[in-house]
Amino acid sequence: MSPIHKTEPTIAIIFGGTGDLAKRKLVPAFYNLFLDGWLHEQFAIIGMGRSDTNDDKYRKHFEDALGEFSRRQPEADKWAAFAPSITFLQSNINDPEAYELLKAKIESLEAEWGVRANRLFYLSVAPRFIEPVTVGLHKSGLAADVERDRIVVEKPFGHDFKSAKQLNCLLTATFKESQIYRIDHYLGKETVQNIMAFRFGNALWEPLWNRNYIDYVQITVAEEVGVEDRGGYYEGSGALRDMIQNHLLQLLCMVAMESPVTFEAEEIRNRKVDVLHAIRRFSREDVGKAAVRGQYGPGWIKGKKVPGYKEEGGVDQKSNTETFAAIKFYLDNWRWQGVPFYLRTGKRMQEKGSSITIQFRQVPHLTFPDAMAENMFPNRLVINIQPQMDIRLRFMAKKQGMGMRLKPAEMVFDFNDETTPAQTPEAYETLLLDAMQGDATLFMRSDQVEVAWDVITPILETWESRPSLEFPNYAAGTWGPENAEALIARDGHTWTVTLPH
Ligand SMILES: NC(=O)C1=CN([C@@H]2O[C@H](COP(=O)(O)OP(=O)(O)OC[C@H]3O[C@@H](n4cnc5c(N)ncnc54)[C@H](OP(=O)(O)O)[C@@H]3O)[C@@H](O)[C@H]2O)C=CC1
Ligand SMILES: O=C1O[C@H](COP(=O)(O)O)[C@@H](O)[C@H](O)[C@H]1O
Repeated sequence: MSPIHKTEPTIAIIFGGTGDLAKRKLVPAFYNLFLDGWLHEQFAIIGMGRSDTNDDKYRKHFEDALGEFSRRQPEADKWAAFAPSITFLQSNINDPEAYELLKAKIESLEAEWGVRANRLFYLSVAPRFIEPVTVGLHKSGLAADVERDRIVVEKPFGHDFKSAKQLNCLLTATFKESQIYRIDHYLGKETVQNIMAFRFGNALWEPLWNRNYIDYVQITVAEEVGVEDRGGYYEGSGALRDMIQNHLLQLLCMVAMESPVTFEAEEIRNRKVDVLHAIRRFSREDVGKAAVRGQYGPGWIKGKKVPGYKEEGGVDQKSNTETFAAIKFYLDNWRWQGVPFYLRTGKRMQEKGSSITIQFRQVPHLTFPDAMAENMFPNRLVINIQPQMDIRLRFMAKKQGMGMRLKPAEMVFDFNDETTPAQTPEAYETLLLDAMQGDATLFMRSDQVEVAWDVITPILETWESRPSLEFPNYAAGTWGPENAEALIARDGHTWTVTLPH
């Protein structure tokens, strides 16, 4: 990872520029990068789509969206300075002429600037459009400069191992791997990047960070929201594909990876792919024992009645799609042999909260038997990713007063002590800046994506071949199906719930 600096002259082309992601994440991210002074004076966004709009209406669409989705509101003078960089090109991705029009527009901007700009092609479109865009860019020669031209590919990256491999073949036949930025927005979150700082910037943890001291690891990504208006997409996906294959396995890699020698993209990605290779593959029998799925029924969240998954728009009444998954993984390597990694994610859970719990082993000898009986495993590190953004280390301390009595205590590092949420860059800001600067450290390499698919394939296949007869099996507003409690309770543990402070 190179030191961050202001970007070079750049043209960002957003295929799907009229879509939800452009409005909610991409343009707000560019705007905040502009406010923070990261963008070169020669910067432009070209939004693409079939919609009937013009530059003025298109800019207004984003000005309104910023009010709702940006961490900072559009101030009149700042917006007036930024808005002219945005233009719209009405076009159909499947039409070869679109790429000629785009070429003319890009070259005219570059002629005006007097430079060959860096070109960032952002594929914010459904996966079926990756092929026509790739062909269009190839034939028009628009992304031919391997040093300056980059392609950002949104998730989902494939539907399974085979389709991910085909997608990689398609992309790498036209672009160099170094030009391809496969996004996993969890890697851009401040608290996720901090895991590497915490682990590899301190000498303190390394001696403890292994099977000798760690009893188990838990990773939870709980969402309060349901599938919202994405039922059509989610029906073909489910929690395993939507969250475990990418975000949760990436978090697992951050916790379990070996120390990188340098902070270079290839080095970090090599260490992470080592972890994915080490994950023990499931047999069909293992799936029944170590993986639990769920689907939410109607329920209550924070005093509000919410519908069940089958009542959501675009969802099949007989849907077998899981909205919750909990899985126990083992890693077969020296560091982690025998340490379970419990992963769970679900929609319509009781609270929104993503966290990683590192549970340390019990003390080897009970010097204070009374205190220990209540707190058998007191040493625990909780890394809260969102909405809480902190790290909490739990340990035993003396209860004040006479006698030698113990109580659990906590040391806390809270991101929000230093910055407010409005000052914290959003994941998409970090990732867009990195992509513009040619830094792929926080993006997925082709082999990473494929191995991650390989890890979940036996679970996917088993679940698809055996429709669940129990769905829905958890009420919205709970922590998921009872079987998920049993999965971890069988090992004598419980899921950690960290409620917002
Ligand atoms: N929205 C989100 O929060 C997230 C989205 N993603 C991924 O990002 C991608 C985009 O998602 P999202 O923005 O939600 O999707 P939307 O459905 O909101 O937008 C789709 C975009 O594709 C464009 N489009 C569709 N067909 C054509 C065509 N033939 N020619 C040109 N443009 C076309 C549409 O433009 P028009 O109608 O004007 O032609 C529109 O801009 C998807 O891969 C999604 O999985 C990933 C994570 C989160
Ligand atoms: O990629 C996805 O992530 C979101 C959750 O992201 P977060 O940053 O809000 O935690 C999830 O809702 C969505 O289904 C999935 O596609």
